[in-house]
Amino acid sequence: MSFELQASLGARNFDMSLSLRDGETVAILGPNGAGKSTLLGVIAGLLRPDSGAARIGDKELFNLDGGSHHWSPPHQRGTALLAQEALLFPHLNALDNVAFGPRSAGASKAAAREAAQHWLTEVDALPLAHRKPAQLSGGQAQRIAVARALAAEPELLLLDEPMAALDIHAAPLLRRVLKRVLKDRKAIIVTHDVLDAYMLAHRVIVVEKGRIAEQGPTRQVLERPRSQFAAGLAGLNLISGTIAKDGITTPDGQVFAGQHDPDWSPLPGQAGVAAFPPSSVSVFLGDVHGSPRNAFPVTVTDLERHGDQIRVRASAGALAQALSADITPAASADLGLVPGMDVRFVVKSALVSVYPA
Ligand SMILES: Nc1ncnc2c1ncn2[C@@H]1O[C@H](COP(=O)(O)OP(=O)(O)OP(=O)(O)O)[C@@H](O)[C@H]1O
Repeated sequence: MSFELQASLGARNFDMSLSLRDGETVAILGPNGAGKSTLLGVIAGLLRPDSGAARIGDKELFNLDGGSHHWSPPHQRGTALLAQEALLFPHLNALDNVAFGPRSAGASKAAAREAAQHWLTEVDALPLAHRKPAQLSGGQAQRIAVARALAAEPELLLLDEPMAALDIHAAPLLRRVLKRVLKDRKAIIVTHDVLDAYMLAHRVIVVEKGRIAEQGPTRQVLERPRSQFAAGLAGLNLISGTIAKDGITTPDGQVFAGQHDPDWSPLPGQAGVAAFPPSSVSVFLGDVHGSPRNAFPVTVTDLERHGDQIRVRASAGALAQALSADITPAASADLGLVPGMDVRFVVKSALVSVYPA
């Protein structure tokens, strides 16, 4: 059964449509305030959109279009929402927390306990069955919360940054558990971490300002980004423009040279992007001699240690965006780089990938 949604919520400038196939996990990525939690809230039934409709297979979650409005309450949607914090019932032990859903759905005490034991085993937490939430670490509590969500047998699992509140040692274990339990399950996971997207999601949806900015198979979005946000996650610089013979033409009319995808026959004038890593950018003072291509003036905004390199961030006024270069500390010192300085960025065209926007 597939999931389909279209919803608008004017007060939050939110308007999105999306669908999930059976067994598909989708990662939602986007900057703060982009609408990621709003999306989950609308699906879970915690937020009522102004208009739209959502269904899982034949089951309508809501339908606010047309004459007769339908609105299912959260507990009748077949969805389960897992938040950043585990939010377990503090007075119940882990087993009873997990058994709560099946019990509320009418299972006998014995059947609910059996289901709870099964799901605790699935999340590697059976030995914790008799602990109260106060006796659990953050990572353990979150695994119990996953078991509790799954014990309700949801058709669609919603995860709102489940790893965000965990320390770096607990996150890998929960990620492994999620990889196992999300297999063949419909799930939407909101995350800030590309590792979650790579490990858990078939598809990535990038949201910005309440809208879908780009979407596609995880590797495609993260290795061939089309939005500034996805490019930032991928650690790439991105320049938008229209396709030219040997690269793209930027909005200010400059030709930016790069390598076209060999399996792509672009139409002249088609929208395209040029992506290149900070390591392909050199920094010069004054005019650049030799090949004038891919050299443009920028103003340094920020210098930051990045591994054994210095990441030079700069704003390219003509391109109206931020770009980064990675250079050695010695080169940075020789150039005397400081924020506010006007320099030139020169990009090796052999390391620039050009593809459709
Ligand atoms: N309780 C609220 N009342 C009114 N507006 C809200 C409320 N919560 C969020 N918003 C607004 O709705 C928009 C979307 O916010 P949302 O929390 O969905 O973003 P997000 O992508 O989940 O952000 P984050 O990554 O910071 O959690 C933002 O403009 C935000 O200011």
